[in-house]
Amino acid sequence: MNDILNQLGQVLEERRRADPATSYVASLHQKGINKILEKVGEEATETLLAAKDATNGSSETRDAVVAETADLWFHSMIMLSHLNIEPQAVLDELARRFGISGLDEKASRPAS
Ligand SMILES: N=c1c2ncn([C@@H]3O[C@H](COP(=O)(O)OP(=O)(O)OP(=O)(O)O)[C@@H](O)[C@H]3O)c2ncn1[C@@H]1O[C@H](COP(=O)(O)O)[C@@H](O)[C@H]1O
Repeated sequence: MNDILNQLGQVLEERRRADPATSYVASLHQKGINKILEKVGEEATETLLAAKDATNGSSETRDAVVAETADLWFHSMIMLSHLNIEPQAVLDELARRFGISGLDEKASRPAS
């Protein structure tokens, strides 16, 4: 799984210097952070609406969740790239958390 994310990360870096007329990724960078965040928000909303529909368990609704989640991950990666954050940093953070129960982590936080 990391392979395709890393390969896509490399393509996204190359596309930052591409012609916005021929590259969707370059066109988003040209439009700026507000447009990129708008796309992330839009794809997040579409993902949750697809997931809500998928509770009937049909293959069509499952496919829609997969497609919308791919859109969300893709646009989140453009957001990271725009902010000069490598996708590997997110993978490293997930690796750091691996095996640590969310309930244990929450219980270990200082009282606020
Ligand atoms: N994975 C993707 C990918 N997923 C989705 N999209 C595009 O994301 C766009 C936005 O999706 P939407 O469904 O929201 O489309 P829309 O409603 O028309 O979008 P807006 O007009 O609202 O911006 C569409 O044009 C999709 O084709 C992608 N475009 C590119 N990639 C990857 O990025 C690489 C570089 O792409 P370019 O920069 O275009 O060369 C490609 O080779 C692919 O590997």
